Amino acid sequence: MGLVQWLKGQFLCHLVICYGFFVSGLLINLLQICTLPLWPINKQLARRINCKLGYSLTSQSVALLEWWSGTEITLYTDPENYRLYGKENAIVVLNHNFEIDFLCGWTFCDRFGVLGASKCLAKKELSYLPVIGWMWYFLEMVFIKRKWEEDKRNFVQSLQNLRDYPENFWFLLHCEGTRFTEEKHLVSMEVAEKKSLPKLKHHLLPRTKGFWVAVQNLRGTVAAVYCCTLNFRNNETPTLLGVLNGEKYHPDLYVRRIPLESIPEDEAECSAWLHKLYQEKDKFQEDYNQTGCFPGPKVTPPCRPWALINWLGWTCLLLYPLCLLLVQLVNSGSILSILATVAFCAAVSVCVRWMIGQTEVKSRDDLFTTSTKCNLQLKDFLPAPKHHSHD
Ligand SMILES: CC/C=C\C/C=C\C/C=C\C/C=C\C/C=C\C/C=C\CCC(=O)SCCNC(=O)CCNC(=O)[C@H](O)C(C)(C)COP(=O)(O)OP(=O)(O)OC[C@H]1O[C@@H](n2cnc3c(N)ncnc32)[C@H](O)[C@@H]1OP(=O)(O)O
Ligand SMILES: CCCCCCCCCCCCCCCC(=O)OC[C@@H](O)COP(=O)(O)O
Repeated sequence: MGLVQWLKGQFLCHLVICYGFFVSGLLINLLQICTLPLWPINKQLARRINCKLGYSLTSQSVALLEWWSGTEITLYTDPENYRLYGKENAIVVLNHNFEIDFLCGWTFCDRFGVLGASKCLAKKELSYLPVIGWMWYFLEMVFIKRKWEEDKRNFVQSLQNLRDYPENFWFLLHCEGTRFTEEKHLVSMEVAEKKSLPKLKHHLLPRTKGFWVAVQNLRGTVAAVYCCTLNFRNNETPTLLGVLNGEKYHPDLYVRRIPLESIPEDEAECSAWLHKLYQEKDKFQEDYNQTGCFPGPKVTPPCRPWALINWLGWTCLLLYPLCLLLVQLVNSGSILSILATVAFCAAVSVCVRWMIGQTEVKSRDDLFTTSTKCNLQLKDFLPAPKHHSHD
């Protein structure tokens, strides 16, 4: 292992990265709050400023993937469509199997200049994440509780708000609604059987309501659906902690552009259309597993320097006062101040570690507390873990 690779694995480096991300994030949140008085006066300007601020935070994680871990992304797509990416609004439909799928998504967004304005349909819990979740409020991210009756009003309103968004955006939708695990797959295929739908091997059965509502409400605003299938070479199982440790991954993304006009308006037809799309996606995953590549020509969209420049800028800006403080602390010899600084660093580290934990695939145990609308109980299939034995 080289010296640089060794350094990337060191806790001190992680602490510096986490400190930079967290403190710059809080400052960015503060600046976002300062834009509040601008919203009623000039909403479009407020939105544009928030896109830039959002970019300044989100791109730090992109820089981490591209420059720190050295991960190389590859795109498989039709060259005719390639030139449209980043120049139009799109709904992105992506499989949800990997802990860093969102990070790869952001990296593609950055390559096509839509990172600041990128949006997604996210579970409500993510809005409480410090820094990132708070930033998303100002970026008009759409949050849902995953209970349709409670969600529908806010969901439709949030989508309608995007109709006059001043920047090109990609709206990410994980139609599977949760990350793929073997256990969830089992439950999901039981639902497929009940609905007489073909079984999927690599995906959960898509939830169709959110997709239909998004398509209907964004007609005239969004030009196309990008059907995206992500996989990693050599059966890599990437994690955010791996990225932080400087591990290099090889994501491959297959993108098909589907004009929005070609998607049925009727809910039942649209549902059937989405199920068919997932059957096709499943076939692409299967072929990828056999051949190691997706169909079509491949291209590496050029890497832009802004994420790195922004990251280095924040790091220098925030490391300078930190170093000054440390020197003053050591000189002062005050045990209390030294302990307070150590406690602050530990708190930052724990907080970011907790945030990283939110990206991790749920363990088998957690599933026992996840409600599904399926009559089938996972407990019926698997021996219950010991601490659930009273259930
Ligand atoms: C060129 C490069 C291009 C692209 C680059 C790629 C990407 C970049 C793009 C953007 C990046 C931007 C940001 C990313 C950053 C971070 C965020 C990342 C991730 C967030 C992840 C999440 O939070 S995912 C969770 C939230 N999302 C969803 O849940 C969406 C899917 N769900 C739905 O759409 C649902 O329909 C709903 C939530 C809207 C409503 O759900 P509800 O359950 O209330 O109602 P439904 O009608 O859907 O459900 C009832 C029907 O479901 C059937 N059922 C029951 N059990 C199951 C089961 N286990 N599986 C499937 N179906 C089931 C049930 O039978 C009912 O069926 P009926 O037929 O009777 O209606
Ligand atoms: C430069 C330092 C970088 C440090 C980075 C910290 C980044 C934290 C980013 C948090 C982004 C969160 C996106 C997580 C996606 C996610 O959480 O998906 C899970 C859901 O689908 C399914 O949830 P569930 O059904 O409840 O299991």
